[in-house]
Amino acid sequence: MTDIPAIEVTGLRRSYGDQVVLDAIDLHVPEGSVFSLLGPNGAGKTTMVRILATLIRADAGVARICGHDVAREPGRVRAVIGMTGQFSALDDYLTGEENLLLMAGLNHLPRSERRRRTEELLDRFGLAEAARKPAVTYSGGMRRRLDLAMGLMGRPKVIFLDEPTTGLDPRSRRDMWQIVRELTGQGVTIFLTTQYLEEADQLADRIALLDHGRLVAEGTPAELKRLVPGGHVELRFADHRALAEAAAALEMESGEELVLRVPGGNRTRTLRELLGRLDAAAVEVETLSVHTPDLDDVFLAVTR
Ligand SMILES: Nc1ncnc2c1ncn2[C@@H]1O[C@H](COP(=O)(O)OP(=O)(O)OP(=O)(O)O)[C@@H](O)[C@H]1O
Repeated sequence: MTDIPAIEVTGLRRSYGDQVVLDAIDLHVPEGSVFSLLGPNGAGKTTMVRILATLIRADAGVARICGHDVAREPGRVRAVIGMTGQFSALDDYLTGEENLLLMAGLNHLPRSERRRRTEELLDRFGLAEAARKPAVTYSGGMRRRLDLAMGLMGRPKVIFLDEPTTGLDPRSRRDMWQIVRELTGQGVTIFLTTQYLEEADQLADRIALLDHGRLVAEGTPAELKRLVPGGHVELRFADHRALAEAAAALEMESGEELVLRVPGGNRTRTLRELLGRLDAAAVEVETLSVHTPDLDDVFLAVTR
């Protein structure tokens, strides 16, 4: 362990044309931790990873990976990072083993070590049996595991896990989470982008919420949940007329869904007051459910 942070970002900005995609981002990720960047589609997560991985440049600001400046020392940065997800190098028509051997070559591993390391990774990721089958025949979970194994070939210090469990069944998702936990146990730093709040909650030491290119909240999962002490009440309506009336009575904006999520409300007093306002406006609510706070609530509270 060193005192140098795995990832250090200050005042990072990036625009595409007139559109500001990342705006004055500061991040600090200690070595050996899991940091999750969470945000809806289009929030800027991929752009952030691209900059950190030296694939594109920022317009302003500084980003360092293990002390190396991504703009000035891209080669050194690439030597300490591993990429997965949409940045994956996985080739569908090669077998799992061939994909790993290719990666070993790209990472300039000595010839004698390539096969040994490939076998070690196949074993560790439960892919030994399928090693000689083309990746195109793999299940979603197996592909993600192969992808991650490839990302680890060069023994990176920092690995970018880009939406690692999107589309996986619950079992494969849990397997992936277990692998991530094992990696951090070995001192690898993980930068995880996800749209799943539960995933960030399960894995991350710290979470940053990105919305429209700005960090709207940052902290441990527990700290973030403390931002919304009351959870939320979910109200479901039979039709858009009832939804509109309720939204007016509660001074909220309604969307396409026949649902309103009202922050707070797991105390009887606020719940009574909420129902009182709906009653006074003679609005019919179809169903009502009370939710204890989770990261969804944080999102609701900070992205409105
Ligand atoms: N090459 C590009 N040219 C123009 N605009 C771009 C480009 N890449 C991204 N954008 C825009 O930047 C914004 C942020 O995109 P980005 O892909 O970083 O978001 P994201 O949070 O990763 O979303 P997703 O979860 O959908 O991948 C979007 O509005 C997108 O349209």
